[in-house]
Amino acid sequence: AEKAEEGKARIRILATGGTIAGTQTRQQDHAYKAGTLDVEQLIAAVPDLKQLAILGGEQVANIGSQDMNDAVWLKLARRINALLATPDVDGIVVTHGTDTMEETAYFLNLVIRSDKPVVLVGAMRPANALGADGPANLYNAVAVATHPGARGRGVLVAINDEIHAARSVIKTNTTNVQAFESPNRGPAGLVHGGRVTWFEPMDKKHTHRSEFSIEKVEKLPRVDILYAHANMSADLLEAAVKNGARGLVIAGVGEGNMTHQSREVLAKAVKQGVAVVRSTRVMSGIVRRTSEVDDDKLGFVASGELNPAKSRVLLQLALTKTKDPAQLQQYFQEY
Ligand SMILES: NC(=O)CC[C@H](N)C(=O)O
Repeated sequence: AEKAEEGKARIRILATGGTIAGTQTRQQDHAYKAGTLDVEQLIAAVPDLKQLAILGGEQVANIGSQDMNDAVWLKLARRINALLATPDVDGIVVTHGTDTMEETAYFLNLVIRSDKPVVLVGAMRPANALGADGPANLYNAVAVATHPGARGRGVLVAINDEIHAARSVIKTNTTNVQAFESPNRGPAGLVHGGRVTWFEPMDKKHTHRSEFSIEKVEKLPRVDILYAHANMSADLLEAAVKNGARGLVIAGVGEGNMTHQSREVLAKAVKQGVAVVRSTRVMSGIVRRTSEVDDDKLGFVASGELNPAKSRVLLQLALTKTKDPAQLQQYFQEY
Protein backbone atom coordinates (compact mmCIF):
# COMPACT_ATOMS: atom_id res chain seq x y z
CA ALA A 1 0.00 0.00 0.00
CA GLU A 2 1.16 3.49 -0.78
CA LYS A 3 2.46 5.52 2.15
CA ALA A 4 0.61 8.65 3.20
CA GLU A 5 1.45 11.62 0.99
CA GLU A 6 2.56 13.79 3.87
CA GLY A 7 6.09 13.13 4.97
CA LYS A 8 7.11 12.16 1.44
CA ALA A 9 9.91 14.14 -0.16
CA ARG A 10 9.08 16.25 -3.20
CA ILE A 11 11.63 15.39 -5.88
CA ARG A 12 11.92 17.10 -9.26
CA ILE A 13 13.39 15.03 -12.08
CA LEU A 14 15.20 17.13 -14.69
CA ALA A 15 15.88 15.20 -17.87
CA THR A 16 18.73 15.99 -20.26
CA GLY A 17 18.87 12.89 -22.52
CA GLY A 18 21.43 10.11 -22.71
CA THR A 19 21.09 6.35 -22.99
CA ILE A 20 18.69 6.26 -20.04
CA ALA A 21 16.27 8.00 -22.43
CA GLY A 22 17.58 6.14 -25.48
CA THR A 23 15.97 3.48 -27.64
CA GLN A 24 17.12 0.94 -30.19
CA THR A 25 14.96 -0.34 -33.04
CA ARG A 26 15.58 -4.03 -32.27
CA GLN A 27 16.57 -5.37 -28.85
CA GLN A 28 19.60 -7.15 -30.30
CA ASP A 29 20.93 -4.01 -31.96
CA HIS A 30 24.19 -2.45 -30.95
CA ALA A 31 23.21 0.84 -32.57
CA TYR A 32 20.75 3.11 -30.80
CA LYS A 33 19.80 6.72 -30.38
CA ALA A 34 20.38 8.55 -27.08
CA GLY A 35 17.72 10.97 -25.81
CA THR A 36 14.52 9.79 -27.53
CA LEU A 37 12.18 9.30 -24.55
CA ASP A 38 10.89 12.29 -22.61
CA VAL A 39 10.84 12.72 -18.85
CA GLU A 40 7.21 11.59 -18.44
CA GLN A 41 8.02 8.32 -20.20
CA LEU A 42 11.03 7.78 -17.93
CA ILE A 43 8.90 8.26 -14.84
CA ALA A 44 6.02 6.13 -16.20
CA ALA A 45 8.43 3.22 -16.76
CA VAL A 46 9.01 2.92 -12.99
CA PRO A 47 5.58 2.92 -11.29
CA ASP A 48 7.16 2.19 -7.88
CA LEU A 49 8.76 5.64 -7.88
CA LYS A 50 5.44 6.94 -6.53
CA GLN A 51 6.07 4.98 -3.32
CA LEU A 52 9.31 6.88 -2.74
CA ALA A 53 8.45 10.49 -3.41
CA ILE A 54 6.08 13.04 -4.85
CA LEU A 55 7.52 13.55 -8.30
CA GLY A 56 7.50 16.20 -10.96
CA GLY A 57 9.35 16.08 -14.27
CA GLU A 58 10.93 18.71 -16.50
CA GLN A 59 12.73 18.38 -19.80
CA VAL A 60 15.82 20.61 -19.82
CA ALA A 61 17.43 19.11 -22.94
CA ASN A 62 17.30 15.82 -24.83
CA ILE A 63 20.79 15.18 -26.11
CA GLY A 64 23.57 12.65 -26.09
CA SER A 65 25.89 14.02 -23.44
CA GLN A 66 28.76 14.17 -25.93
CA ASP A 67 26.91 17.33 -27.04
CA MET A 68 26.73 18.78 -23.52
CA ASN A 69 27.95 22.38 -23.48
CA ASP A 70 28.32 25.49 -21.34
CA ALA A 71 24.92 26.85 -22.38
CA VAL A 72 23.03 23.74 -21.20
CA TRP A 73 25.14 23.66 -18.01
CA LEU A 74 24.20 27.25 -17.19
CA LYS A 75 20.52 26.62 -17.96
CA LEU A 76 20.46 23.44 -15.88
CA ALA A 77 22.29 24.98 -12.92
CA ARG A 78 20.04 28.07 -12.92
CA ARG A 79 16.93 25.92 -12.98
CA ILE A 80 18.17 23.73 -10.11
CA ASN A 81 19.10 26.78 -8.04
CA ALA A 82 15.66 28.30 -8.64
CA LEU A 83 13.85 25.07 -7.71
CA LEU A 84 15.91 24.39 -4.60
CA ALA A 85 15.42 27.96 -3.39
CA THR A 86 11.68 27.27 -3.04
CA PRO A 87 10.27 25.39 -0.04
CA ASP A 88 8.30 23.05 -2.37
CA VAL A 89 11.27 21.06 -3.67
CA ASP A 90 13.30 18.79 -1.39
CA GLY A 91 15.71 17.35 -3.92
CA ILE A 92 16.66 17.03 -7.59
CA VAL A 93 17.40 14.04 -9.79
CA VAL A 94 19.07 14.78 -13.14
CA THR A 95 18.91 12.11 -15.83
CA HIS A 96 22.00 12.45 -18.02
CA GLY A 97 24.09 10.66 -20.63
CA THR A 98 27.05 8.88 -19.15
CA ASP A 99 29.78 10.18 -21.48
CA THR A 100 30.14 13.55 -19.78
CA MET A 101 28.18 12.88 -16.59
CA GLU A 102 31.30 13.34 -14.46
CA GLU A 103 31.79 16.85 -15.84
CA THR A 104 28.18 17.99 -15.39
CA ALA A 105 28.14 16.53 -11.88
CA TYR A 106 31.30 18.42 -10.91
CA PHE A 107 30.10 21.64 -12.54
CA LEU A 108 26.85 21.50 -10.54
CA ASN A 109 28.84 20.57 -7.42
CA LEU A 110 30.63 23.93 -7.74
CA VAL A 111 27.69 26.21 -8.57
CA ILE A 112 24.56 24.86 -6.84
CA ARG A 113 23.66 27.05 -3.88
CA SER A 114 21.84 24.60 -1.65
CA ASP A 115 22.55 21.69 0.66
CA LYS A 116 19.48 19.80 -0.62
CA PRO A 117 20.29 16.59 -2.51
CA VAL A 118 21.16 16.74 -6.22
CA VAL A 119 21.65 13.29 -7.76
CA LEU A 120 22.68 12.52 -11.33
CA VAL A 121 21.71 9.22 -12.90
CA GLY A 122 22.23 7.52 -16.24
CA ALA A 123 22.19 4.12 -17.83
CA MET A 124 24.48 2.05 -19.99
CA ARG A 125 21.74 0.15 -21.84
CA PRO A 126 18.95 1.85 -23.81
CA ALA A 127 15.49 1.92 -22.25
CA ASN A 128 14.16 -0.96 -24.40
CA ALA A 129 17.33 -3.10 -24.41
CA LEU A 130 17.49 -6.58 -22.87
CA GLY A 131 18.37 -6.09 -19.21
CA ALA A 132 17.93 -2.30 -19.35
CA ASP A 133 19.57 -0.75 -16.28
CA GLY A 134 17.86 2.66 -16.45
CA PRO A 135 14.67 1.89 -14.45
CA ALA A 136 16.55 0.40 -11.46
CA ASN A 137 19.11 3.21 -11.58
CA LEU A 138 16.32 5.83 -11.61
CA TYR A 139 14.58 4.14 -8.69
CA ASN A 140 17.81 4.12 -6.70
CA ALA A 141 18.62 7.73 -7.62
CA VAL A 142 15.23 8.92 -6.34
CA ALA A 143 15.76 6.88 -3.18
CA VAL A 144 19.12 8.58 -2.65
CA ALA A 145 17.61 12.04 -3.29
CA THR A 146 14.95 11.39 -0.61
CA HIS A 147 17.46 10.12 1.94
CA PRO A 148 18.25 12.52 4.82
CA GLY A 149 21.91 11.48 4.65
CA ALA A 150 22.25 12.92 1.14
CA ARG A 151 21.84 16.45 2.44
CA GLY A 152 25.05 18.48 2.52
CA ARG A 153 27.08 15.87 0.64
CA GLY A 154 27.37 17.85 -2.56
CA VAL A 155 26.25 16.60 -5.95
CA LEU A 156 26.10 12.81 -6.24
CA VAL A 157 26.01 10.25 -9.04
CA ALA A 158 23.91 7.13 -8.42
CA ILE A 159 24.49 4.31 -10.88
CA ASN A 160 24.66 0.51 -10.77
CA ASP A 161 24.03 0.26 -7.03
CA GLU A 162 26.78 2.75 -6.12
CA ILE A 163 26.71 6.38 -5.04
CA HIS A 164 29.67 8.57 -5.98
CA ALA A 165 30.78 12.08 -5.11
CA ALA A 166 30.80 14.37 -8.16
CA ARG A 167 34.41 15.28 -7.50
CA SER A 168 35.74 11.71 -7.51
CA VAL A 169 33.64 9.82 -10.01
CA ILE A 170 34.86 8.99 -13.51
CA LYS A 171 33.61 6.79 -16.34
CA THR A 172 35.93 3.80 -16.57
CA ASN A 173 34.23 1.54 -19.10
CA THR A 174 32.81 2.29 -22.56
CA THR A 175 29.81 -0.06 -22.47
CA ASN A 176 29.66 -2.22 -19.34
CA VAL A 177 26.83 -1.56 -16.85
CA GLN A 178 29.59 -1.23 -14.25
CA ALA A 179 31.01 1.91 -15.87
CA PHE A 180 31.63 4.31 -12.98
CA GLU A 181 34.27 4.34 -10.28
CA SER A 182 35.91 6.74 -7.87
CA PRO A 183 39.43 5.33 -8.28
CA ASN A 184 41.21 7.30 -5.59
CA ARG A 185 38.58 7.38 -2.86
CA GLY A 186 35.98 4.72 -3.60
CA PRO A 187 32.21 5.32 -3.61
CA ALA A 188 30.38 7.72 -1.28
CA GLY A 189 27.85 5.02 -0.52
CA LEU A 190 25.81 2.11 -1.83
CA VAL A 191 22.18 1.84 -2.85
CA HIS A 192 20.45 -1.46 -3.43
CA GLY A 193 16.71 -1.78 -4.04
CA GLY A 194 16.34 1.78 -2.77
CA ARG A 195 18.16 1.08 0.51
CA VAL A 196 21.02 3.47 1.13
CA THR A 197 24.31 3.02 3.03
CA TRP A 198 26.68 5.95 3.40
CA PHE A 199 30.47 6.03 3.64
CA GLU A 200 32.71 9.00 4.55
CA PRO A 201 31.55 12.41 3.30
CA MET A 202 33.72 14.46 0.93
CA ASP A 203 36.06 16.84 2.75
CA LYS A 204 36.27 19.39 -0.10
CA LYS A 205 34.18 22.55 -0.56
CA HIS A 206 31.06 22.29 -2.67
CA THR A 207 27.49 23.57 -3.29
CA HIS A 208 26.36 25.84 -0.41
CA ARG A 209 30.00 26.28 0.69
CA SER A 210 31.30 27.04 -2.80
CA GLU A 211 32.43 30.57 -3.64
CA PHE A 212 31.76 30.10 -7.36
CA SER A 213 28.60 31.59 -8.75
CA ILE A 214 27.03 31.61 -12.20
CA GLU A 215 24.48 34.26 -11.31
CA LYS A 216 26.19 36.96 -13.36
CA VAL A 217 28.02 34.69 -15.80
CA GLU A 218 26.76 34.90 -19.40
CA LYS A 219 29.59 32.89 -20.92
CA LEU A 220 32.33 30.71 -19.46
CA PRO A 221 35.94 31.22 -20.59
CA ARG A 222 37.41 28.85 -23.15
CA VAL A 223 39.62 26.15 -21.66
CA ASP A 224 41.12 23.42 -23.86
CA ILE A 225 42.50 20.02 -22.93
CA LEU A 226 45.58 18.69 -24.74
CA TYR A 227 46.63 15.08 -24.50
CA ALA A 228 50.30 14.28 -23.91
CA HIS A 229 51.99 11.26 -25.51
CA ALA A 230 55.37 10.06 -26.74
CA ASN A 231 56.77 12.42 -29.37
CA MET A 232 54.19 15.11 -28.52
CA SER A 233 54.73 18.26 -30.53
CA ALA A 234 53.96 21.70 -29.15
CA ASP A 235 52.20 23.30 -32.11
CA LEU A 236 48.70 22.26 -31.00
CA LEU A 237 49.31 24.10 -27.72
CA GLU A 238 50.30 27.19 -29.69
CA ALA A 239 47.16 26.82 -31.83
CA ALA A 240 44.96 26.66 -28.73
CA VAL A 241 46.44 29.89 -27.39
CA LYS A 242 46.13 31.53 -30.81
CA ASN A 243 42.46 30.47 -30.94
CA GLY A 244 41.68 32.28 -27.72
CA ALA A 245 41.99 29.68 -24.96
CA ARG A 246 42.26 31.44 -21.60
CA GLY A 247 43.27 28.23 -19.91
CA LEU A 248 44.96 25.00 -20.94
CA VAL A 249 44.75 21.66 -19.21
CA ILE A 250 47.40 19.08 -20.06
CA ALA A 251 46.33 15.46 -19.86
CA GLY A 252 49.92 14.71 -18.98
CA VAL A 253 51.77 11.41 -19.00
CA GLY A 254 52.43 10.00 -15.53
CA GLU A 255 52.36 12.66 -12.84
CA GLY A 256 51.39 15.44 -15.25
CA ASN A 257 54.48 15.30 -17.46
CA MET A 258 54.92 16.34 -21.11
CA THR A 259 57.69 16.80 -23.66
CA HIS A 260 60.17 19.57 -22.94
CA GLN A 261 59.03 21.39 -26.11
CA SER A 262 55.48 21.46 -24.75
CA ARG A 263 56.69 22.68 -21.38
CA GLU A 264 58.50 25.59 -23.01
CA VAL A 265 55.47 26.63 -25.05
CA LEU A 266 53.30 26.44 -21.93
CA ALA A 267 55.74 28.54 -19.93
CA LYS A 268 55.47 31.18 -22.65
CA ALA A 269 51.67 30.94 -22.56
CA VAL A 270 51.68 31.62 -18.81
CA LYS A 271 53.68 34.81 -19.45
CA GLN A 272 50.92 35.86 -21.89
CA GLY A 273 48.31 35.42 -19.14
CA VAL A 274 47.04 31.95 -20.05
CA ALA A 275 46.43 29.62 -17.10
CA VAL A 276 48.07 26.19 -17.32
CA VAL A 277 46.98 23.17 -15.31
CA ARG A 278 48.90 19.90 -15.26
CA SER A 279 46.60 16.90 -14.95
CA THR A 280 47.16 13.32 -16.04
CA ARG A 281 45.91 10.83 -18.59
CA VAL A 282 46.45 8.13 -15.94
CA MET A 283 43.21 6.92 -14.32
CA SER A 284 44.25 7.17 -10.67
CA GLY A 285 46.76 8.88 -8.42
CA ILE A 286 47.56 12.50 -7.72
CA VAL A 287 49.47 15.17 -9.66
CA ARG A 288 51.43 16.91 -6.93
CA ARG A 289 52.91 20.36 -7.19
CA THR A 290 56.53 20.56 -8.37
CA SER A 291 57.68 16.97 -8.82
CA GLU A 292 59.50 16.62 -12.15
CA VAL A 293 58.06 19.92 -13.40
CA ASP A 294 58.90 23.09 -11.46
CA ASP A 295 55.42 24.63 -11.13
CA ASP A 296 56.71 27.40 -8.86
CA LYS A 297 59.16 28.60 -11.48
CA LEU A 298 56.90 28.11 -14.52
CA GLY A 299 53.65 29.36 -13.02
CA PHE A 300 51.76 26.12 -13.61
CA VAL A 301 49.01 24.66 -11.45
CA ALA A 302 49.00 21.01 -10.36
CA SER A 303 45.57 19.34 -10.64
CA GLY A 304 45.86 17.12 -7.55
CA GLU A 305 43.14 14.47 -7.81
CA LEU A 306 41.22 16.10 -10.65
CA ASN A 307 41.36 14.39 -14.02
CA PRO A 308 41.62 16.54 -17.18
CA ALA A 309 37.84 16.85 -17.74
CA LYS A 310 37.19 17.94 -14.16
CA SER A 311 40.25 20.21 -14.12
CA ARG A 312 38.78 21.94 -17.13
CA VAL A 313 35.47 22.55 -15.32
CA LEU A 314 37.14 23.98 -12.23
CA LEU A 315 39.49 26.14 -14.31
CA GLN A 316 36.57 27.58 -16.31
CA LEU A 317 34.90 28.69 -13.08
CA ALA A 318 38.13 29.73 -11.35
CA LEU A 319 39.00 31.98 -14.31
CA THR A 320 35.79 33.94 -13.70
CA LYS A 321 37.53 35.08 -10.48
CA THR A 322 41.29 35.21 -11.06
CA LYS A 323 44.17 34.20 -13.28
CA ASP A 324 46.77 34.34 -10.55
CA PRO A 325 48.49 30.91 -10.51
CA ALA A 326 48.82 30.88 -6.71
CA GLN A 327 45.10 31.57 -6.23
CA LEU A 328 44.22 29.00 -8.91
CA GLN A 329 46.39 26.44 -7.12
CA GLN A 330 44.52 27.24 -3.91
CA TYR A 331 41.20 26.47 -5.64
CA PHE A 332 42.55 23.15 -6.90
CA GLN A 333 43.38 22.23 -3.31
CA GLU A 334 40.05 23.36 -1.81
CA TYR A 335 37.55 22.10 -4.40
N1 LIG B 1 25.51 5.35 -21.82
C1 LIG B 1 25.29 6.58 -22.26
O1 LIG B 1 24.55 7.34 -21.66
C2 LIG B 1 26.02 7.02 -23.49
C3 LIG B 1 25.08 7.65 -24.49
C4 LIG B 1 25.51 9.01 -24.99
N2 LIG B 1 26.74 8.95 -25.68
C5 LIG B 1 25.52 9.99 -23.84
O2 LIG B 1 26.48 10.15 -23.13
O3 LIG B 1 24.52 10.61 -23.64
